[in-house]
Amino acid sequence: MEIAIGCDHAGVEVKWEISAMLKESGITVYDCGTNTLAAVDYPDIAEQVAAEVLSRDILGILVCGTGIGISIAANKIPGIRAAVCTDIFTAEMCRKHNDANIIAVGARVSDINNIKEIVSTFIKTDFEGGRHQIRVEKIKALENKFRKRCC
Ligand SMILES: O=C[C@H](O)[C@H](O)[C@H](O)COP(=O)(O)O
Repeated sequence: MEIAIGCDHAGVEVKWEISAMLKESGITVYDCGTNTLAAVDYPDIAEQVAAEVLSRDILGILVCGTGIGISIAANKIPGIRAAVCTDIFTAEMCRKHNDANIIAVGARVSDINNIKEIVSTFIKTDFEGGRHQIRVEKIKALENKFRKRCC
């Protein structure tokens, strides 16, 4: 399995912990930064992780203070379905029902053990398809509809 991961300065220590957990499980991790505590702008990191997710057709993990800004930025990119998760149930459902390809977590919201469980649930859960596929196709149709309108 391969995973792309990235964070802003608020999420860097949490990202290191997640990365270590993934690597211990034998997962290949593409680290899109940041790797210092110096302030960076989360849209720049969201773009890099989204590019890896789309080009490699893999899942991604984003960490910022709340998970909110970085997920908003990622969701501007066609093909990305980023879900902010603060609990295990939503981490499971965003894969099963929404085919989310990025999970965003908040380093200033959840403790590290909770975040590890949330991320583990996300990466081990598959999309169910069926009636949910129809809805995901409608999300993709919205992307296409508004892309044409604004460009
Ligand atoms: O949604 C945004 C994220 O939580 C950022 O990590 C946060 O806004 C960064 O804040 P600051 O620049 O005060 O560390």
